[in-house]
Amino acid sequence: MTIIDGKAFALKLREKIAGAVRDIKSSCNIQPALAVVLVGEDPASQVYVRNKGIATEKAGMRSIEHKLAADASEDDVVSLVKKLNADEEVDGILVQLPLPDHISSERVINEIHPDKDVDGLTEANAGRLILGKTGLVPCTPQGSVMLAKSVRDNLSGLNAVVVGRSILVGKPLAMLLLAENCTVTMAHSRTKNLDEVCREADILCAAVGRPRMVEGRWVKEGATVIDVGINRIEEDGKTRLIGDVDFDSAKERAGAITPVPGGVGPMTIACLLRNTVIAAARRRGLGAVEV
Ligand SMILES: NC(=O)C1=CN([C@@H]2O[C@H](COP(=O)(O)OP(=O)(O)OC[C@H]3O[C@@H](n4cnc5c(N)ncnc54)[C@H](OP(=O)(O)O)[C@@H]3O)[C@@H](O)[C@H]2O)C=CC1
Ligand SMILES: Nc1nc(=O)c2c([nH]1)NC[C@@H]1CN(c3ccc(C(=O)N[C@@H](CCC(=O)O)C(=O)O)cc3)C=[N+]21
Repeated sequence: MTIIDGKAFALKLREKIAGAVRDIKSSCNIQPALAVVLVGEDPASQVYVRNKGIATEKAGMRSIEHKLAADASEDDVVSLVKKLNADEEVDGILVQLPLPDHISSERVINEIHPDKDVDGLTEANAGRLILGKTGLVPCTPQGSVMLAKSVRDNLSGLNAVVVGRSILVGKPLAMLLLAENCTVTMAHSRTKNLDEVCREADILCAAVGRPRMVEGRWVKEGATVIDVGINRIEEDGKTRLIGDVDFDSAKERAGAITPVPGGVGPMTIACLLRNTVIAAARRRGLGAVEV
């Protein structure tokens, strides 16, 4: 049984990205820039945004943070996005989710120029993903597939089950696995006999938001388990971060499994940096970057 080291994989990817950034700087004198927009003071979001900023700078890119008050209006956020769209220096725009309830995240996200949409969440990029056209691919699904491929050199013909069908994770992940020629099943809250469905999976992905929901007996012997869930729980008087998979029982049957923390999470940030360099190179006409 292999515990997939997402943290180590992400660090290697970040080194490659830093190399691509150095190449762009030395050949074109351009420093790719990522703008992150945070609305309100949600403590978890603040930590994520700070970590993204640090990772961006470590990769040699410029990090631009825009913090708006929790009572900022939808129009305030939209005008900021429009300003960032028009700013020649900005290559990537990320609006941290969730937004406060009075703001429509759908409207705000769709104001982002698709060529700067490093989260891959605009209608344009979602459409390109489905059509198999070049676009920007959502980070968490991209990182999940990279980790699955790190332990199985060919996903072709394998049964993949994705539990969860959100726009951010489940749906794009299913599309990426389909593009790898997996036979994909999308499961969700109305799926009947979820345990039986999961037991058919060679690649089992959980993106639900329910701590330890996927039990060991749901896992096919030898399966690759990708746990996307990030759940903060109180246990034994401590705050812990755990996944959607019951790691201890699942690892007894899995062939390979991602831990939480240290699995998919670090890959999300690495893929965000990857999308930023790719967006910079495309938008500025620098040719393809290999990362
Ligand atoms: N590692 C990372 O970088 C990231 C991790 N996450 C984590 O991934 C998890 C999922 O996030 P996200 O996709 O945004 O969550 P959402 O809440 O948007 O979606 C959850 C999905 O799970 C399904 N679901 C809920 N309950 C059940 C159930 N009992 N049985 C089967 N399916 C169920 C829902 O089904 P239905 O559609 O029918 O309601 C829905 O499709 C969370 O833990 C989140 O924190 C998220 C983003 C990045
Ligand atoms: N527009 C937008 N895009 C996102 O991609 C996005 C978002 N909004 N809102 C919130 C979710 C969540 N998310 C995570 C990123 C990194 C870790 C991560 O690095 N996790 C570490 C642990 C970090 C810790 O200790 O808290 C790990 O799993 O090892 C987790 C979760 C991105 N999201």
